[in-house]
Amino acid sequence: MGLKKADIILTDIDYILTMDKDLTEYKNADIVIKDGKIVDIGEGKKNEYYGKTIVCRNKIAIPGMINTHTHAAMTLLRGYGSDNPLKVWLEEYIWPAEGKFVSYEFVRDGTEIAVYEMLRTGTTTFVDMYFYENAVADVIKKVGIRGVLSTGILDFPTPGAKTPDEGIQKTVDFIEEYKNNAFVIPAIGPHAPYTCSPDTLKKAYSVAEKYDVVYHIHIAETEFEVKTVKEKYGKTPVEHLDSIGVLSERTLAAHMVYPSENEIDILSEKGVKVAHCPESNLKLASGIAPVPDMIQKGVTVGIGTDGTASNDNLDIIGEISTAAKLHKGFKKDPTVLNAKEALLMATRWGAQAIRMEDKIGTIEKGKFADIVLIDIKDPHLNPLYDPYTQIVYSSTGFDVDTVLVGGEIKVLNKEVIPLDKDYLLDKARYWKEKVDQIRK
Ligand SMILES: CSC[C@H]1O[C@@H](n2cnc3c(O)ncnc32)[C@H](O)[C@@H]1O
Ligand SMILES: [Zn+2]
Repeated sequence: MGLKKADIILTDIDYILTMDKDLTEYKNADIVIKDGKIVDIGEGKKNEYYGKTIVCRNKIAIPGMINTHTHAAMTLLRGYGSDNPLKVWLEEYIWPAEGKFVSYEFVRDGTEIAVYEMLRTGTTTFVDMYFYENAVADVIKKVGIRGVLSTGILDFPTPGAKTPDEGIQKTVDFIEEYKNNAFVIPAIGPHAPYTCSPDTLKKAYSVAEKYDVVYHIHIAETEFEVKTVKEKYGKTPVEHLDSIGVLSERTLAAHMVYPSENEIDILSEKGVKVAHCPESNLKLASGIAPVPDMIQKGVTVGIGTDGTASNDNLDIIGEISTAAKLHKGFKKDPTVLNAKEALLMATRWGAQAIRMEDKIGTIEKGKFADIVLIDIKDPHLNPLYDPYTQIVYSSTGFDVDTVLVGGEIKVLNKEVIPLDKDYLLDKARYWKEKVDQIRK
């Protein structure tokens, strides 16, 4: 029989962790890619196809990872205002700096730095909420990564919009511009129940419904938020949002540190998804989200880093490692959030959180070829008894060797191909000098 044509054949992969519903694994096997999608997987597949071949000995393949909550451009504020509570950090450091500097150029440069780090550490899709999302979209078009992008909508003037209505209109225009794009995926981003009125939250929700996009919002991040919302509306955040009708399967709730038992039931019934951001919650001392309880009640939980000013990195492997250990320690139960579940948060569950499970999140035929290869030829990853535990507990994102997005090679031999490192370092220096002036 004649050989079939492929674009790329990844051969001799030590382990392929598909993360599909049966958690199918392959050993010493191949992945075949054509037209940006996975067309075949398995042992000996390399003998059935011809095309560009990449030999992947000493590698583990996993699906491209998904960061379900970040503010990418905040790389330019990495470490700024550290070691302060969320309220002080936002009101005294971050918002003044954003008010002064955030512009198309700031967001473009900050996002390029973020995208470099994300690709380098194996993230192929990120969910963003910030300002000037047109700049984020331009970076995505230049580099080739997937982004679910929302302009942050607040009831007070922001760098991108004077009023919430302007923010909502910008979002509608953005949705119109990018509908049906496989890389720039528009969403709507009302900031939080303590910064948006019920009217703003509802208007934003009608846009989410009309255009069928993700409704991305911070919810129940701190005790301060719970207290504020209770004082203002007589209800806790999830109950309040439920009462105004903005909770559904399209709602993606970042943080969810303080849901009550009843609120977890609401999340489960309404199909609300959660973006768990453990490192940001720890760094800002916000608290520990009851992730095992939410998962047990059927809530889909993805993983997020939040922005790098509150983390302070975009390494998703580091984030799931923190999550897996944090919840074991908190519950005093080592079986809680095992390595497979931790990796699911970064892959299939993350895809479900953004309603893209038919396209990304697993290595399966027909899915986009968003694939990460982790280099295991290093003493710190050997001996290797179990590939899942090795990834979650022993590796970091910097063990990622190769990354493909839509079948295109973005990282090879640990080099990020579409971006220039020295250029990014210059940009980081340029903006630091400006931001430093604020407190002088
Ligand atoms: C509306 S766009 C993003 C907006 O949110 C700010 N922000 C960053 N991290 C957090 C967080 O953990 N909780 C609340 N708000 C956050 C960011 O600085 C922008 O102003
Ligand atoms: Zn956030």
